[in-house]
Amino acid sequence: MAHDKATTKKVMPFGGGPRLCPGADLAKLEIAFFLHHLVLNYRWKTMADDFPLAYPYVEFKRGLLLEIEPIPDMAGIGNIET
Ligand code: HEM
Repeated sequence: MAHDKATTKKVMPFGGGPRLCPGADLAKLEIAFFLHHLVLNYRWKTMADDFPLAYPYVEFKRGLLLEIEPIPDMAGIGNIET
């Protein structure tokens, strides 16, 4: 059934109906830009002793603390920041 407990979407970050956030598409575009630059220009790995739990939903034991470091400039190869 389409609306049983397993499939109902309870997370609505932008609201819904007539009060739906009018900035939702802009916000999602900005998030896509951010993730694009993050994965292209930074290495990131989870801190030691953290791991994902996949049940009953995805969460991290220690809150997904990340170690992030910029990828050194390789004369423009594989790095889009100048
Ligand atoms: C991640 C970013 C954003 C989130 C999570 C978010 C979330 C929300 C939520 C939950 C509401 C209330 C909806 C309701 O009352 O039911 C709202 C309203 C609103 N948001 Fe956003 N929003 C975001 C970004 C933006 C941006 C970028 C803009 C404008 C450029 C924007 C403009 C507005 C406006 C004007 C309202 C009031 C709409 C109304 O009352 O009719 N929001 N937003």
